[in-house]
Amino acid sequence: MKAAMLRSVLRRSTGSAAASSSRRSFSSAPAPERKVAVLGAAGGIGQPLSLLMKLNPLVSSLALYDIAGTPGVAADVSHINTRSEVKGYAAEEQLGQALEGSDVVIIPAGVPRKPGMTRDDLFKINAGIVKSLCEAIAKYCPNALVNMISNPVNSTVPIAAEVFKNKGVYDERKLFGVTTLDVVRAKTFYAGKAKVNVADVNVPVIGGHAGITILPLFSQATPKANLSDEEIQALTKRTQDGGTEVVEAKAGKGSATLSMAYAGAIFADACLKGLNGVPDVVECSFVQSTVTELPFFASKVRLGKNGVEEVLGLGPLSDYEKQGLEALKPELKSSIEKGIAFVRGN
Ligand SMILES: NC(=O)c1ccc[n+]([C@@H]2O[C@H](COP(=O)([O-])OP(=O)(O)OC[C@H]3O[C@@H](n4cnc5c(N)ncnc54)[C@H](O)[C@@H]3O)[C@@H](O)[C@H]2O)c1
Ligand SMILES: O=C(O)C[C@H](O)C(=O)O
Repeated sequence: MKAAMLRSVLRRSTGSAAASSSRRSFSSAPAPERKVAVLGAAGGIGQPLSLLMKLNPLVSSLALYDIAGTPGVAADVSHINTRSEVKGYAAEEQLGQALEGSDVVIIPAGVPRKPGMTRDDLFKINAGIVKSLCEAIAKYCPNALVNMISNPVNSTVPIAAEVFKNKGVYDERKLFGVTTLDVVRAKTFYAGKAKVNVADVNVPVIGGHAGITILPLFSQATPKANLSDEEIQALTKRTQDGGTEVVEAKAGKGSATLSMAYAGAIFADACLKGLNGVPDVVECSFVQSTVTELPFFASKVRLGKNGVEEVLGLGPLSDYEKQGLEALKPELKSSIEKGIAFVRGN
């Protein structure tokens, strides 16, 4: 959800009746009905993400599911006077109802890091959570676009793909690892260093979502700025370590939640726009890919009525980025294989 949209939602919910009815009389057809489900909705990410999805006028139905704490979050969010109807689903036997009819399913369910942990250390717990949620998605809403936030994304996306393949419902255009937070960070850090307006900044981030597998392409950043090699390297490292920076600052109380909710809301909004036929919706995401020899890879993706419409190429890379690309491949390959092996071995 871009800032302008948030402003327009707030204007709409607080503006005068006369003003809004005159706006309505000139507006085109209303946005189609769209159901979004958030799995893990009562968590650190889930709560602010549910709020942001409630503010999104493209959503008509919002299903909030968690194994703990859902009723309070759902009651709270449901009082906000925006378009969507909110329902909370609190127990595993309600997961099917939460998912049925969903167009987009966002998954921030699972445990977050503590200082000293890598994202891969979360695999043990989160792999099983993601696997069982994806089995339910395969059963109740196999056509939904799945936005995977749960870490380690480099493995949870391949886990989801394997589950969907086993169930005979895999469509590679509908499965996304959410890497938008890497883009959000790269934009913020670049704008600060280049002294340009952050609202104008674009930076693609490719690879995966962990440490050196996160590769921001500052050589393609716009607006252009004359940064030294040392400055580019420092920006790259800060983007790669952005998650750890937050984990350490939170000192045992979890990882990024608010910035992730913002990033997750941007990505889900892009998916909804694509489904609704808005042209030229492009975001970076970790998807099935032939852009490199790896079966999954994050790069710019054009979104459309069926999810991924086109996985875009990487564009020209600097020598530094070419080295970064080669360096990330072994780790990304082994994380992908670990996810696949988890499902095949289970
Ligand atoms: N992709 C990214 O960029 C990114 C960014 C930040 C965090 N994350 C990841 O997102 C995940 C969630 O982080 P958080 O800070 O919100 O954690 P959290 O512990 O605050 O919340 C997780 C929620 O998931 C729920 N949950 C656990 N098992 C569940 C299940 N089987 N079904 C439904 N809900 C379940 C919990 O009850 C809890 O409410 C972590 O794995 C974290 O590493 C990813
Ligand atoms: O760093 C984490 O563990 C959470 C998330 O992946 C992030 O990038 O903030």
